[in-house]
Amino acid sequence: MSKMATENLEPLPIKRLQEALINRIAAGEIIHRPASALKELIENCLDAGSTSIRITSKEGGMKLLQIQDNGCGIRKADLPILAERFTTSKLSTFSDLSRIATYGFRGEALASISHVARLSVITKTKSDSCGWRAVYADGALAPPKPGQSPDPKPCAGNGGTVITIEDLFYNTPTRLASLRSTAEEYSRILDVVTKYAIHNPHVSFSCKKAGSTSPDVTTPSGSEVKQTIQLLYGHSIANELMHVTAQKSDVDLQPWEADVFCSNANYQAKKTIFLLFINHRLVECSRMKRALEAAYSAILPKGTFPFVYLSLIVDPSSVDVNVHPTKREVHFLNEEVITERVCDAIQNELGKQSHSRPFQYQTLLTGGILSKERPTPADGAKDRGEGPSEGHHDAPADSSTSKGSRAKKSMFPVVNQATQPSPSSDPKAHDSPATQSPSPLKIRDIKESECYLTSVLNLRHALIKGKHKQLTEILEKHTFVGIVDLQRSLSLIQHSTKLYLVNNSALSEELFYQLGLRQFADFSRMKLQPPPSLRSLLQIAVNVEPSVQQSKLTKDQVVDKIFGLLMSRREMLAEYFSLHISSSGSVESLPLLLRDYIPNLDKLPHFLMRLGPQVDWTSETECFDTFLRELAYFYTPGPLPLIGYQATDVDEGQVKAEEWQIQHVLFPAMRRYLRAPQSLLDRDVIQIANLPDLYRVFERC
Ligand SMILES: Nc1ncnc2c1ncn2[C@@H]1O[C@H](COP(=O)(O)OP(=O)(O)OP(=O)(O)O)[C@@H](O)[C@H]1O
Repeated sequence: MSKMATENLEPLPIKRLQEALINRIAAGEIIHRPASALKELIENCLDAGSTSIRITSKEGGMKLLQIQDNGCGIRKADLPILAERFTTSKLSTFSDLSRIATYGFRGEALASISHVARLSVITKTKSDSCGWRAVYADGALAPPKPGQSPDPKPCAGNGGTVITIEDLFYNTPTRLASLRSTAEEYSRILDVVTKYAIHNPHVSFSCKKAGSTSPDVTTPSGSEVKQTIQLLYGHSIANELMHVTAQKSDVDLQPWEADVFCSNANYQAKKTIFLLFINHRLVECSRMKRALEAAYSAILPKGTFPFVYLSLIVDPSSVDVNVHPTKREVHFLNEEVITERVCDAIQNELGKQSHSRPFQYQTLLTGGILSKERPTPADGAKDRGEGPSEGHHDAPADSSTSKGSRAKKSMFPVVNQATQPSPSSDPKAHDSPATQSPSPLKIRDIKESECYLTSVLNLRHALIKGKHKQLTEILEKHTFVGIVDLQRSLSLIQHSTKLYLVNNSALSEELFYQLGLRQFADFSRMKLQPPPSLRSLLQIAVNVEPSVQQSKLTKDQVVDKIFGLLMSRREMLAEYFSLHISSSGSVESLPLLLRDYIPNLDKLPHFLMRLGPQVDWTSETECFDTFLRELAYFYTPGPLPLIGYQATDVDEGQVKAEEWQIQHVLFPAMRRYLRAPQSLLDRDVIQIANLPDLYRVFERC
């Protein structure tokens, strides 16, 4: 209760508000700012069948906003009532509301504008021999100046309509004061134009500042959605666009269909760009936006967002367009179901398109490991793991290149899952040392996560302290010469005039460990679809693990023990490592260490099994350190299976895929992210030649 009211208990008289004031208040409900006036005007142009819409603005649209179209024009006879409230050519009965197909329907927009700005119209229909001009004030034709005839007056005019709004909110100073800078208002104007241009690619749009010769937005007529997105949002989005459609299924009662252009996993924006049109009306729907963001959260790094343009057509009778004066918010029947279906369709397409996610697990769980029909790099992840398997379970991988004390025998033949497709479908194209640099694949920035746990800070500090300066520089500035021996994991690199023989596995393992530490508690996730059962994976690994036979426990007891241990640490694993295990024991996602690299998922059971005995769960620092070491080991490209196979058994495409990713993904990532520790020297990086010495040898010959 206000002070005045408590002191003076006498009720104040109720007065009728002046009509002009009522109209201004009502107008303010519809016209918030120049951009909202423009939205109404663009919709009118589109309703009039225009194929060209030109917008001019001065001072962010506050001084002047002019919109010219080439539509059907307005009949001269209608001009006197054009700016009256509730005059429209689009709606005549209440039932029309339920099948409204045009943008406008209340006949309120022009009326509102005329109450808060100076409004003038020039229009010419096809049958008019000249144009007609009319000026409006407060919902009616402006009174003629003394000695002049009333509007409309004949004038020159092209076919179509020019609407001019000047001095917006000149008579409502508080509204005027609430507007932002002219620059911001203009950017809102551009935003509205951009969105309508994308939704109406057949219409040519242009928007410029008054006095400027070059428009800030311009699109041709007769274009297509994708081209328009490219034109207005740039190549970075257009190159990563997917086209997705979804429609009514048998169980839905009402018909609906969605047409979506949305970004794939390679595109990451700082905030979501969401263009939503429902029945061609630009609207906002925060529930839908949140659902889409959630659909993408599984594949985009934290803090990055997608681009989504969604055009939804629903039965007009199921939309309530009249819930909000600006018509920005619409409610429609079955909103949740439709949202879910659209999100599913997008996720499906992301799964198909993404080189990395989601994974199909059939092969793993049915025990098939090595398939001759394994995809080549160019096939991408589409067919990953789904080919007929030959199941050589009993062949352990060669461990001759293993490093450290860990038993590095994989119980599964290690076959690289096809990973990043090469720009050419023929990986040979990149084999020659002549093509080795620069790498065709751009390694993305991987930011160090913000983490204040002392344990993690200590581990990070240890990396910096243990860095061998010279070796790190060699790797940072190396030129990749070639793979010497894939089975033994050996490659040749050059730095300055020296040649080095390096152990791919050892370097990769260190790289992955460091990438793990770098992204601690902020990993992107690899979603597993369908999520495999943790227990089944452990069973697969334990069944073939020789050391289990020597243990006093039965295989089932070992599985139970590791299963219990991991389940009891579920929350920690999810929070710090993005290793999500559901309460029912399904492995839903794994941490993604390097976006363009997919670990060999045949090694997943082994990785999970090792987490039991190999991770030190008792102390925080040790736990994180050993977990990250195991994760790195899982990620390290393993040697191809030799024992039990003839060389001809090895899938050639697979070999090429592995070679390709070593050269084009792992070594470039080492250049950027590896702080080489002293321990790699001598054993894993060996200088084999100094070119000047070689030249001297040749000179002597
Ligand atoms: N650019 C245009 N070309 C042709 N006719 C137009 C144009 N702009 C407005 N009109 C005519 O003026 C009428 C009134 O327009 P107004 O914007 O006030 O209301 P509306 O579009 O019918 O409904 P709403 O208030 O919901 O937008 C329209 O119904 C249309 O017949």
